[in-house]
Amino acid sequence: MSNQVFVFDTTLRDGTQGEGVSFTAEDKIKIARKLDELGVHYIEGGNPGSNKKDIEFFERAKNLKLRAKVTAFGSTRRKDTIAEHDVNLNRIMESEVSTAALVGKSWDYQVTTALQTTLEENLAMIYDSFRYLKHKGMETIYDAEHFFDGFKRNPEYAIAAIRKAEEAGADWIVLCDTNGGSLPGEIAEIVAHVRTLVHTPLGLHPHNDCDLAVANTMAAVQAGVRQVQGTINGYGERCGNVNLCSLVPNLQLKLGYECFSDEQLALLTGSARFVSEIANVHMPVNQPYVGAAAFAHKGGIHVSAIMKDPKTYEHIAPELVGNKQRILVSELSGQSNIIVKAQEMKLNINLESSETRLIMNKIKDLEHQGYQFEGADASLELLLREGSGEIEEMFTLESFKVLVEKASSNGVKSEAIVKLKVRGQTVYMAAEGNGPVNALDRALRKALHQFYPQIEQMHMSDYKVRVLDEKDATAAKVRVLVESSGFGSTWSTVGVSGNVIEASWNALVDSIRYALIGRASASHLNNKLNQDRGLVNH
Ligand SMILES: CC(=O)SCCNC(=O)CCNC(=O)[C@H](O)C(C)(C)COP(=O)(O)OP(=O)(O)OC[C@H]1O[C@@H](n2cnc3c(N)ncnc32)[C@H](O)[C@@H]1OP(=O)(O)O
Ligand SMILES: CC(=O)C(=O)O
Repeated sequence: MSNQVFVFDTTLRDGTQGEGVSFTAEDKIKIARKLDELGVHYIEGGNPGSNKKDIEFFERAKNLKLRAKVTAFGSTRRKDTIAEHDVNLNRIMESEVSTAALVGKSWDYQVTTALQTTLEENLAMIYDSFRYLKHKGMETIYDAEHFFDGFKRNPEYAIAAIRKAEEAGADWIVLCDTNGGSLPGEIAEIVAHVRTLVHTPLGLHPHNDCDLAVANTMAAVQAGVRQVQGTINGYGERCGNVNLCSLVPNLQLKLGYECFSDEQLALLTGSARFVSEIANVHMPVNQPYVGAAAFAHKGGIHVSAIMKDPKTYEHIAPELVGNKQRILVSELSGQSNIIVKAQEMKLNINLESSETRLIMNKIKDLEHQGYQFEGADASLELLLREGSGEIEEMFTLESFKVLVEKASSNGVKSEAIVKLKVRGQTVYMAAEGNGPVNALDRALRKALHQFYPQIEQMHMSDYKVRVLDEKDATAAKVRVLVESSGFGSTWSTVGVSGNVIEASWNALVDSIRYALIGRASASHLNNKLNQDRGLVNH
């Protein structure tokens, strides 16, 4: 039996059945192009019998010239009708795709309960629908809905249903674990049994309700299925479909099956992030293979070992799936984390140097106070540069004052006054803002502008506050994370204090120092780091 496994992507159909996932026709076109580059064999674009958006997608897909087979989804004909008059089947043909995937019932209980028809009529619905589309010259795929549940209750009927599709000429029979409740052992056993009963090539369409969709699909492939139906990032109805971003590397790199070329597999991480951006669904950082933390090392013992050989803590080379190794610096760091980070920043720090230990201890102290440097690369870089003696003071704070006034007839007014020492001069500046932090930010920039006019090229692009010890309510410490943009880059800084204005000030000052000191060399690097973390758009 060949090692080739055909990848059927249903991100644009079953993926959109996931809560919070919706694509415009234009989104679908962009994703289809990306999936085609990635090397999937089938792109199920939607259901032309369902809505106008999907009809538009198939209309536009005619001009895309994709290598992948664009596939339209639908169901077997409605009960007590004839296939030739079935609106949904005719819409599939009008979409002029090469391939149709038709879902049909294979569990007797679903026939009598959901369809409310007889077992014989359902078999006729399957036969008529496939015969009709085959006569029109289409490649056809039978998605045998609820196959495993049906087989467990009434194996004769489940087999009769797939045999009807085979008899009518279906090119693939795809066994569906529609409710996602099956286990790998059952899947393997049932697939092996079905292989002895039908000649048509088999596929699997699993759902992830037991978090077993990847394991189930691997078991099915080992038992002989050669088409896997899944989605990018596992989007899909309820708990989702099988995640192709985990499944394909497992099949290819762990079991030796062929899905994509090596070059295509290296596009996997970029494709997963692209689809997540378009779906506007945050990707978990710990998503296997393609997540930002899939190859991120935090523990000092791990980092020390991977500096000697990455295989000590990486199950594959991240580049195989287009991901990359990252080193995180935190209170769990040893000197190795600092050294690797410093190397990334092209700083001259080495293991023997007392500076390294000083920097490490300072980071541990600050994290103990509530700082967190994983999400604030610019603050971390400033610490390292300071620790290696690279940074000269650009300005110092003498004092700041913030006034917030609420008059009964007006809205809230905020004003900030800062007093700085810059190049030996004392500068006072006041500014208003739509909130106290905004007023402080404006006063600080106005004060610095005459010395550093380039400051006008940057702005605060995001601001987040996290209360660190909720038990203490308004007396708790807060951590402020500021994201700034400018000079073609985006960078993040952190400040901590028992006072939210002071925490914001600390983060703002770091943001400005970072831009003024390091923007030429470091901002580009930081932008890359942030991109890897998915903090900025790709
Ligand atoms: C396992 C899966 O994921 S299957 C795909 C699920 N995806 C979707 O449902 C998304 C797209 N669906 C839709 O846009 C709509 O449901 C449509 C256009 C398909 C149908 O809309 P409506 O005609 O209003 O029917 P409605 O959605 O209320 O009910 C589904 C009908 O399809 C019938 N049906 C369900 N499965 C099948 C099947 N395999 N073959 C034939 N008919 C079926 C049901 O019996 C029901 O018919 P009824 O109205 O006579 O009771
Ligand atoms: C076909 C399909 O989407 C299912 O059975 O889950």
